[in-house]
Amino acid sequence: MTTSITIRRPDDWHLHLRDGAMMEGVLPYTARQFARAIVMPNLAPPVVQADQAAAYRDRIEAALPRGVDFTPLMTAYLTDDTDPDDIERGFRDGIWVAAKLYPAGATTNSASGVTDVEKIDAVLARMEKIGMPLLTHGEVTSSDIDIFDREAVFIDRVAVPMLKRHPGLKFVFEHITTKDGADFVADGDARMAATITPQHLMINRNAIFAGGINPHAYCLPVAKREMHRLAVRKAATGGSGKFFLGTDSAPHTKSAKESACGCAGIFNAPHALECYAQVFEEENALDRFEAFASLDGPRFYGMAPNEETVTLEKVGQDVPEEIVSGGEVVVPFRAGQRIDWKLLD
Ligand SMILES: NC(=O)N[C@@H](CC(=O)O)C(=O)O
Ligand SMILES: [Zn+2]
Ligand SMILES: [Zn+2]
Repeated sequence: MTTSITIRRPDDWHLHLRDGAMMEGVLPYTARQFARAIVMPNLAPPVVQADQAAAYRDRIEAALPRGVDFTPLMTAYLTDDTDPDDIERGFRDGIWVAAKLYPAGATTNSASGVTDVEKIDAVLARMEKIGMPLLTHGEVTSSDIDIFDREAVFIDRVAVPMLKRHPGLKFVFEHITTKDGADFVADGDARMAATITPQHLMINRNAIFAGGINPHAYCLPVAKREMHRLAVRKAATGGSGKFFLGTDSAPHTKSAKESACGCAGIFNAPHALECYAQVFEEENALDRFEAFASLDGPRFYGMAPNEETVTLEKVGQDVPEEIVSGGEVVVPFRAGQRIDWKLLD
């Protein structure tokens, strides 16, 4: 039995750090595990200009605990009015590494997102030309489409035609939750990849309703049926190289979650790497853990993997019921439950 595993230090390719006191509170959890993270731009107001992204990056760097080595990788929030020249300039200046497509209304702080991808065709053409990846929240939003089908319908209605129009566009299908998403990326060409969260590997949609309504199991895309969870686990642990770690850690205060209209988002940062390790062990795939966590993401983004290493030991630990973060109470993923692995300091 494996009791300890050492891998190159991982990166988180999909993360919400928020801003202000919340950011200062949650950042140390990520920075202790990951060397780099793709920081999502869905602040209120969103990060649409390069100077906003640079200022946000500076606030993150200023909030880092002393001596912690962590690099935030910034992203641009696309809107119907995004100017291709602004996107290219921010990319060439090294301020942002990718741009994020939120279909308008699809998720938290997506109200200024894109209403129709054809409206950003010129931006996508430019990104294709300069080799800048498009990161996508892949769900349609129309009210006649069942919430559990929104990812699958996005593939047919949006992703397929868009990728046909832009055959060289690097594309990350963020936080996939379905067999449809996994198959689409696995069967696609090499410019396609996907991130996978701990929660979509560990819970199915029953978790949202187990014994009552569980707001802390609610995120978007919403967890799906068991057969989808199993397909996503296969994708993550199968060694294809196209699926890599992206936690989608998305903190909301306990009161914003436990409300008549609770926010979407799961705060998994405190034990993300340990949760992934548990899944890989359960799938007898610990030999592929390092590729998923530390190698395949950098390769897709054209970056070198990290040189340092981290070690996890198989000693159980209990996840706290809540975490006080920047003066706010936040409930972590797996709160009150036991997890199998522990990341050593
Ligand atoms: N995943 C979520 O449920 N929420 C994210 C947004 C997102 O990634 O869609 C958030 O910012 O809260
Ligand atoms: Zn999303
Ligand atoms: Zn997200």
